[in-house]
Amino acid sequence: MKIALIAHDKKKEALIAFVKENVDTFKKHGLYATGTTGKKLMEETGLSIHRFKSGPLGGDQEIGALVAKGGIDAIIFFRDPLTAQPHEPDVSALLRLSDVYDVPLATNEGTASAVMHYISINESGVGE
Ligand SMILES: O=C(CO)COP(=O)(O)O
Repeated sequence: MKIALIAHDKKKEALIAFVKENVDTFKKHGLYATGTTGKKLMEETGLSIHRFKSGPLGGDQEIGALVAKGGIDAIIFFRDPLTAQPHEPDVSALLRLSDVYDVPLATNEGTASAVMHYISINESGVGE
């Protein structure tokens, strides 16, 4: 499967912890991330991740474009609901496209755990 990983700044540590807990599952799949999230995840977990631009510079839109092309199977997006984001329209657009294309998207850790079950029962290899 192809999985996108995204976290707003105040949620990055939580996403890193979540990915570490599930690293054996994540390493079997193709991973994509917005710029800073991807950089930190690679440093902290050793996983190989295709990085797009940082979110405020268009990274959410790049991932949205991949969703529209059928290139993403699940999204884990640890959003910060308490901080205004300058690129909120881009975030909304990504959520909208995930609904348009019926791509599972978790916006908090509870839902991410449920999506992990979905991902872990899918035995496809890297990038499939
Ligand atoms: O802002 C983001 C998602 O909306 C995340 O971007 P970064 O991973 O570059 O911090």
